[in-house]
Amino acid sequence: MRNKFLNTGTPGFHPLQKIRIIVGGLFSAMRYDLSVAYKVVISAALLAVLFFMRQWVDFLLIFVATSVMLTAEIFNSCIEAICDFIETHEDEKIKLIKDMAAGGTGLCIFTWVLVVGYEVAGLLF
Ligand SMILES: Nc1ncnc2c1ncn2[C@@H]1O[C@H](COP(=O)(O)OP(=O)(O)OP(=O)(O)O)[C@@H](O)[C@H]1O
Repeated sequence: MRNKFLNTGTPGFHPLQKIRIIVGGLFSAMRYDLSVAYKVVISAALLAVLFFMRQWVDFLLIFVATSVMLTAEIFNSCIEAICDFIETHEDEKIKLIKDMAAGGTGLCIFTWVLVVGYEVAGLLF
């Protein structure tokens, strides 16, 4: 596949290859970070229950909250990996970058916890 920034690889439109890369990236993120994997498992179980109960708005709410949380977790892991690749020693700028990325991710996780908590409480009580 073509890398437009490095101007390497073979040009052309490869949708199946893109999908394979996306799915592979999602699985890598779950393998790399177990805290991502268990959140995905909780969301998947909740999505299955809501799907069978035909609770479409709640289903979409969980889907959106999980997508946002997962995206933030993946970008956070990517930022951490790039930082560790660039600088292996202690560095104030790396600390600031990683802390900001963690702050954004924390906000998304907090939102996911709120939404999941609300939905689980709604199912139980
Ligand atoms: N090279 C560095 N220089 C200075 N501080 C760093 C450096 N690497 C990490 N830190 C500090 O340690 C914290 C944790 O960074 P680390 O990369 O270990 O993430 P982590 O704890 O593994 O996060 P996660 O659980 O999301 O994977 C950062 O938020 C930052 O404050």
